[in-house]
Amino acid sequence: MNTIYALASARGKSGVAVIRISGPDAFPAARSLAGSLPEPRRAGLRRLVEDGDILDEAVVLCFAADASFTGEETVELHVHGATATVAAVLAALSRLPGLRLAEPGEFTRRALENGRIDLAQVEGLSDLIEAETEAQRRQALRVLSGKVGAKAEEWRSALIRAAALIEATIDFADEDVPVDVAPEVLSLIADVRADLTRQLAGYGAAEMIREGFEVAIVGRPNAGKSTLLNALAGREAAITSEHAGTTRDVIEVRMDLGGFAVLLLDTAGLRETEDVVEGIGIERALERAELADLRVFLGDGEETPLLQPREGDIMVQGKSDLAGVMTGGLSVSGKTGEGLDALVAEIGSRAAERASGAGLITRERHRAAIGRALVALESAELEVRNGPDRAELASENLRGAIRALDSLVGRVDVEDLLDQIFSSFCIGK
Ligand SMILES: Nc1nc2c(ncn2[C@@H]2O[C@H](COP(=O)(O)OP(=O)(O)OP(=O)(O)O)[C@@H](O)[C@H]2O)c(=O)[nH]1
Ligand SMILES: [K+]
Ligand SMILES: [Mg+2]
Repeated sequence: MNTIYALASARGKSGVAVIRISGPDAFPAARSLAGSLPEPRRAGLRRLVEDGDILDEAVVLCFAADASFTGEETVELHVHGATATVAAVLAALSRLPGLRLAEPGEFTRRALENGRIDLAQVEGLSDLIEAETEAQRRQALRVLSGKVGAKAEEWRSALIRAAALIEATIDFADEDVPVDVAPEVLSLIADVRADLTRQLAGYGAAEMIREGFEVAIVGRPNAGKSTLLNALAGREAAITSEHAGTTRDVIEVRMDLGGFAVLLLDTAGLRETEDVVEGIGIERALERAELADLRVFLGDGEETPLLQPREGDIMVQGKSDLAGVMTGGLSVSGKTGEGLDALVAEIGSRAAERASGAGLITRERHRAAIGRALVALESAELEVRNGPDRAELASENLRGAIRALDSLVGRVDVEDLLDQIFSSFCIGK
């Protein structure tokens, strides 16, 4: 096993940069630069020297194999965050025997292989590193904390008990089985099924937190949609003009609104039109507005044609700075910024409402595994009801469900998944 090293903190200038070394030669390698090593988990100030040449003065931190992230002996060198310092220390490490630069995600991969974390936690960690909003951070932390693994373990032991009960009836098929196991088996399966179904129901919300909440601004031409988008984005993302029918393409702006990742869409003004190009723009607007998680109807005193608001959509009156504009409910002015905070709060609370159902299942991979488990459990239930003759099939289906759930945390069939998951990691993680 090679010893790997990499810059663990972000590239570029910084106050302190952390270089991580992990593997069987981590301690000897660090000792050869630092002279001596502090006790594990104790920070020690050391001069890093290569061939009499001082590289830096660094804080050295060692972790024993049983108490490190990777499950291997690990050393962190906290060096000055100059690009030249980092480059010099990395170069010195590259010249030491048995050491090589880590591949993307390799520290985490070793943590997984050494059983320090499970596959769902790897994904949680990847999401945490990518998290840009408060909701994404919380969700990633929930997954990283190992809750998926704990749940999977719960399901696993219930299904193993069910399978064991059934297998007992197979073993004693020729004898009189003293008790009918079916009621207990069915109740175990029903509980797991209910739990899995609940998790599936929360998938949409969890995915929304991860991928972002799509919000379409819609309304009649010249309602001020593009001006509003620009005001929310804080930049001139869309062209605005007094000419009705300015916006044709759907303009997308990604932003953090109220702690949620939001993809805000500016769309063509809705009206009946003879203009072919404007008509295409309106079709696109309607299509995206239908698919969006939420629509903000920007009003100008008249009803918006061609599109009906759905329950939960936001109705807001525009150009509230103009005299004579009715400002009874929610109203906003993209021009002066009046009412923007209230609108943002409203969008945030709609997003929070939908996010509240989020469960532990955050990825398509999880959804698919739970889907497979549910199908297998349904068949198992059917076979159990069909009587003791079908015990073999019932047991096979139960084992299928267990395998599907095991793949959530990476107990089986993981090799092909690993490369895909780790390819999104950066070096040093
Ligand atoms: N007074 C005032 N004028 C506004 C406001 N918002 C937009 N306008 C003006 O209204 C006109 C239309 O604004 P846009 O933002 O282009 O409107 P739009 O809804 O995107 O229009 P289309 O893309 O053509 O559908 C422009 O002349 C803007 O300056 C506002 O809040 N107050
Ligand atoms: K316009
Ligand atoms: Mg526009």
